[in-house]
Amino acid sequence: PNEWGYGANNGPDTWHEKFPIANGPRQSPIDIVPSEAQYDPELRPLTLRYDPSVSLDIINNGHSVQVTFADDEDKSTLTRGPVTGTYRLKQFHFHWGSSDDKGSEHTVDGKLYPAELHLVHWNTTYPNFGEAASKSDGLAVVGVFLEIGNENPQLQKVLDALEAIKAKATQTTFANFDPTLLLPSTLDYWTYDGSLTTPPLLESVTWIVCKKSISVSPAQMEKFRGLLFSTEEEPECNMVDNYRPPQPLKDRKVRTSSA
Ligand SMILES: COc1ccc2c(ccc[n+]2C(=O)c2ccc(S(N)(=O)=O)cc2)c1
Ligand SMILES: [Zn+2]
Repeated sequence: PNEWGYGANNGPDTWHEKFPIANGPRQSPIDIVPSEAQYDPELRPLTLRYDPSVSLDIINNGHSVQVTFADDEDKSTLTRGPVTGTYRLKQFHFHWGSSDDKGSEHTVDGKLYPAELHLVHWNTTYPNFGEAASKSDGLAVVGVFLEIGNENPQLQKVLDALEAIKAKATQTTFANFDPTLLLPSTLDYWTYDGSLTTPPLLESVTWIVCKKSISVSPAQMEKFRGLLFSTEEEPECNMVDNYRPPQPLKDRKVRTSSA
């Protein structure tokens, strides 16, 4: 069937056909305009506590490269920040471009970054991820921009695993990985109510986009681009430009944690 993707015939402009929420009131990503973000003194510091012992495996799911975590205990959590309660880390993944001038989903004053990291958490008020994904306060995703600079040694651990998962629907074990080391030095953030940026585009995400970026070298960007959208049986199709462009802000405000 016509599985969604990022190509000319199945890309973001076609998603509304099967997922009409694509034109909904709180879609993601958005263009963040820092001068219009409202400082909210009630926003608390973002508290991310990750335990490397719950990292499980790394997967090429045909849309991105994803590292999944065991989420049956409160071992890797997001608390405070704009959320109430405890959210558990389920997975992280990336979006990137075919060249260094594009690739991020969120933009800042229209600026695109070469890649964007998403750390996906679900609200433990609900029994599991799938249930939480359909609730307005069910998910919290931390977005981190990658900017061209020095080689990033923690990121290199992820990139070294990519040779084993070049094709869609391949995976390999990925133990003892600490995503804390992928985070920027300070966790000042913008936050707004949004959605998943891929189908099913559910409007259940509290977005927390870090103001500071992390570095990635040009050679490291090339490693992401060596992945394939295609399975081992199909003609090779490089996994690049797997990002949705910014969506209308509509009736939303972006708040900031720091003045
Ligand atoms: C309830 O059915 C679902 C729910 C979620 C699904 C999904 C299929 C793909 C990705 N997801 C995701 O979990 C997902 C999709 C997008 C993102 S994103 N890019 O961080 O907004 C995070 C997570 C199906
Ligand atoms: Zn994402």
